[in-house]
Amino acid sequence: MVSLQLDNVGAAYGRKAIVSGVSVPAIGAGAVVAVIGPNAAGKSTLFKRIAGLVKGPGAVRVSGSGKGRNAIGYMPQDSAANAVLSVYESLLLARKQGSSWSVADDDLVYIDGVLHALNIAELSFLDLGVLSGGQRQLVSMAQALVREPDILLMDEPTSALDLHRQVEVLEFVRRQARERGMIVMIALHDLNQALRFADTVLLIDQGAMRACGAPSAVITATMLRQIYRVEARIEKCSRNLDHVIVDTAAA
Ligand SMILES: Nc1ncnc2c1ncn2[C@@H]1O[C@H](COP(=O)(O)OP(=O)(O)OP(=O)(O)O)[C@@H](O)[C@H]1O
Repeated sequence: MVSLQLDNVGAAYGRKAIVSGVSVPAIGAGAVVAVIGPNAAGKSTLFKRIAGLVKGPGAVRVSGSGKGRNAIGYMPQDSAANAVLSVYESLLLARKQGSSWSVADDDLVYIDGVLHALNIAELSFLDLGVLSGGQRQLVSMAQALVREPDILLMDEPTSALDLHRQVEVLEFVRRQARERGMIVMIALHDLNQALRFADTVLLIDQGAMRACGAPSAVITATMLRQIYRVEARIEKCSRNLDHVIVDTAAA
């Protein structure tokens, strides 16, 4: 079973340190961790550091994965459209990247499964360049999922999706985490999604970790005032789930 631990992790672009001192005790297989924080807090940079795309101090420790360099999958915030490929071709390419180029029936079945689970099978033979923003985001998610990573980093994966799609994909991703023992780290601005879907919330502000724990312990009115600068309440919805209600910007 895979596990992920962050020991005093930092990240820098060139000599400019952006993130420092992020330590998270071992995250176990099947867990969903929401990474929250204001704009420019360093969430994307932390993801890039964990994915090995930027350098920095500290250690990202992955254990229990037999996939080597393919253990970690990364879905970036913005994915550039490449008009030369169809959606299906891009998924095939994503699935075979880093392995042998021969395509087996299993590969095709797996890709079909992801296309149907994300409800985008009808896009299969469209060029990437003609997709809407939301469709592009779903395809980018599919590209990450078909690689079957043990750890999946998703950077604001629902920011371009309508309400139905948001719930549908977050439920699917959490199901995948539970069934496949995958660890999912997901950067979110919608704190209600973090409350609803995450097991753990990691709060980043100004490049530093401010809290890491159960969603309702991290997302509090005090935190929202101090870090997000809003006056807000956490109330129970009719399903008895915690819900953030923002009243006004804090003075
Ligand atoms: N390639 C880069 N070179 C230098 N600085 C960068 C680079 N990319 C991002 N930064 C800076 O790093 C800081 C953190 O950016 P990052 O994208 O990690 O924040 P974020 O928390 O993901 O923000 P958002 O919620 O707005 O997407 C910002 O000040 C940004 O300007």
